[in-house]
Amino acid sequence: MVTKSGFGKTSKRVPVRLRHKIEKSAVQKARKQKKLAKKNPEWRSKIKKDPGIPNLFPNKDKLLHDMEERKRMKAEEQQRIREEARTRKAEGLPAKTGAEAVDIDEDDLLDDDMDVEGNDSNPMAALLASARARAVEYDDNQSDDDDEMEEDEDDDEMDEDDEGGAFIDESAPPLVNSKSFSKESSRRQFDKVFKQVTDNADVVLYVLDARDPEGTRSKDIEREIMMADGGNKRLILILNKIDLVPPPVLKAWLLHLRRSFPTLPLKASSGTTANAHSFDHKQLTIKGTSDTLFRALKSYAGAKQLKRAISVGVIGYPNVGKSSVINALTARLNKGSSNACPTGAEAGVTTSLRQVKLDSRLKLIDSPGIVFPSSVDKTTKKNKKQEEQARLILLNAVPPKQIEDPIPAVNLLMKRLSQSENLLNKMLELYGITALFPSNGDKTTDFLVQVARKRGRLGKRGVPNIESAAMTVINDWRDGRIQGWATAPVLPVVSADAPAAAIESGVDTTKVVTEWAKEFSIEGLWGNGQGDDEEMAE
Ligand SMILES: Nc1nc2c(ncn2[C@@H]2O[C@H](COP(=O)(O)OP(=O)(O)OP(=O)(O)O)[C@@H](O)[C@H]2O)c(=O)[nH]1
Repeated sequence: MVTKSGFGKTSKRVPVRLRHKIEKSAVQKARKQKKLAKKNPEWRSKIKKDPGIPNLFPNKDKLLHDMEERKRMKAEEQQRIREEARTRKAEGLPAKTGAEAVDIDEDDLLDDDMDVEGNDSNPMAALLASARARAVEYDDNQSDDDDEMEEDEDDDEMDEDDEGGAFIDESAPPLVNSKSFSKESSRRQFDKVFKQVTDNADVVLYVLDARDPEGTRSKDIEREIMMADGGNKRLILILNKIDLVPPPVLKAWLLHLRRSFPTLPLKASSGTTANAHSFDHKQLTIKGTSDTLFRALKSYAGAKQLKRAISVGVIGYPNVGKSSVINALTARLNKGSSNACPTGAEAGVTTSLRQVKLDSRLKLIDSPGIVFPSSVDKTTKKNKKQEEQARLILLNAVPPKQIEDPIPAVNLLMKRLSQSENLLNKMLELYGITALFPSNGDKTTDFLVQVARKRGRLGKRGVPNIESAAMTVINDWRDGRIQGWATAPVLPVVSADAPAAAIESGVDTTKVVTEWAKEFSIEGLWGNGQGDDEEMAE
């Protein structure tokens, strides 16, 4: 290319002098802009420094203390999560999934796929939503489900090659499509789930919470199982969460329950909460107790000599540990692999019936927690309903999101713990409360006000939020940080062969005692608990 003047090519080269001049002015401009920016008040306001709480501010100490408390709680929670992960790793278990899944969006929960697969770990928020959406569909599908179950039975013809190693029967369709228990339909849905489990199970494991076995037990249910299928079903009571009660309490409950049905103590899970108090029952470990249960079921399956696998249905209130029972049984076989059933600290994790094949002879059916509806009656008066709700909350059968008023539950807890000065003091100790100063004799309010202050549950202008404090107490109770248990009633033994509790429940346990004992051939299922003595501490 030729330049205008016609001499030579165009060049980007500039004289060095000019280049230096440009560089210098660019530096100067940048410096000037920086200086101006520093002076700009808008820019300064963005990095406002926290002046902290002024010295003359009233309650400064208290506010600082509350902030510290909040920090401490956050650190505790993080520590808890770390410990949980560490224990699970040490035990060779996979990372926990159930408890983490509680905050899924409601929209996600309505996702059809999740229900159809039946392997979600939904929070209870889903229960109401999905109940509403599918109440009608549920009825329609009922008959289909029954057919599917029958087909399933055919598939379960014993396969001799199939030895060892539990697996989830993914191919099996969920036995119920909707698994929710809204208030209106609780009776109907209860009937359906209960019927499906009992219809299909040869043996029913009735899981009870060791902290309140009678509270999680229904004699009507026991009677129905005994009456079903011409009395051919077998019922075993599983006293779970034994690590949350002291050995003497456990022993008394075993003695009491074994008057009616074979009963096994079980520690299905180590519980995952930091600071939860647990009692040492020596050999009654997760492995020890689940081995005993497994042996009992195997003996029964062996004695029956059926051409198909024995079905073992697991029923019980929400959160008593039904899924954990199944996981403890399957963990024996599937070392290190993931849990067969999702579990979680909140009620309502299991939302559909779920089959897990233990081996060629044993098949387990997990079911959603069912609140036996005998006491939930439409005609019940308001305060009775409130009492019932408080009772269910203390049984951990109500998911936190569905708790409308936690204060009556704390009131009931205090009433129960007051029966033992020691337990009440332990609870006060947990919150660093030295004494209660009830005005008008209302201990609960004073307790909650103090908990709110100690745990920083404060509303506007530092007003204690006692609802929030009550939820803290409920969660601590659920997770075993607050100790408490019901004690077994002392019943007179009528005779060794026909114990009193059996007569009261209307079940002929003389037959149960003599015949079933042979089938399950486990000494510890029966008798006066002497077998357990060696295993328990104290
Ligand atoms: N301390 C202790 N906790 C347990 C034991 N068994 C289960 N848990 C805990 O109890 C909680 C509920 O256990 P799940 O197995 O989910 O109970 P579920 O009955 O299947 O609950 P739903 O699905 O709500 O019906 C979980 O946080 C478990 O870790 C036990 O033996 N001891």
